Amino acid sequence: MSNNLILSAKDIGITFGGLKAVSEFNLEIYQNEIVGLIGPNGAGKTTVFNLLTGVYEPTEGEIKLNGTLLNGKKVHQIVSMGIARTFQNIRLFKALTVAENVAVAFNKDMKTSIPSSIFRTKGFFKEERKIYNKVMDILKIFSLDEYKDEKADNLPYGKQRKLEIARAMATSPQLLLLDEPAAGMNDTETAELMETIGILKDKFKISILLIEHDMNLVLGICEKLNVLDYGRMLASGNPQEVIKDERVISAYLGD
Ligand SMILES: Nc1ncnc2c1ncn2[C@@H]1O[C@H](COP(=O)(O)OP(=O)(O)OP(=O)(O)O)[C@@H](O)[C@H]1O
Repeated sequence: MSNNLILSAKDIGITFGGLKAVSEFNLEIYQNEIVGLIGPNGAGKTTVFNLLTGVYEPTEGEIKLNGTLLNGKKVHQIVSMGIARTFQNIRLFKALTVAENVAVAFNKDMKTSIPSSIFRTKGFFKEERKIYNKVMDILKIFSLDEYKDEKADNLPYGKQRKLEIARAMATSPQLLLLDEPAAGMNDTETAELMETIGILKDKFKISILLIEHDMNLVLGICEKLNVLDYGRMLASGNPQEVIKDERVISAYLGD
């Protein structure tokens, strides 16, 4: 594992109308590591993702990506700087095809403002052909290439989740945030997802922070585990040790 520090969050916090949703939260993520973020419902996990991606600006503390301060940056700026995410609820463009959903992420590189048009015309321009090839390369990694012309909405649930990750990867992130990627998946889909996450780590050397309730997945792929409770970090470190921590056990039992 490399020792490159990618992300650091130092004593960050945010208050919503008197409620401290996250406070004194610290996190360091190094290159090419998979880190888990768990905690009871309402602990503040999604709020942490929203803080890291610029949806919310922290009221306290500092977030840095490769040493550059993220506080106050807009969501799209943070995406360009190298953080991509998926959401708890699937947010695909349901009426667009699988290929078009990934092409949207390349929008900034395209001369045409309507990405969907490029896959419906016979004559590709050079630029569009380049993007088409990039889209297909990503779809192949996720074994979604054979579904390229399917409407996203027609894909089985597990493949829709995979497509969301593929779309996030199209922005070439250094850090990928996955919000409950295995939610609603059956065992086969979860096993496939674990394999996909392993491929992302090995092939792209990116770092991944994931929120997940499926402990088999968490313990199967995470090298470090952080536990949030009432917006505060309750425990962090080696996953096997963290889940035996008395405070972690009682936080879950008390849920
Ligand atoms: N925009 C907001 N305005 C007000 N309160 C909010 C807002 N976003 C989150 N909260 C509150 O902050 C707390 C943390 O919520 P959050 O969604 O981050 O928890 P979570 O750990 O992701 O929960 P879950 O596992 O249920 O998704 C909750 O009490 C929630 O109601």
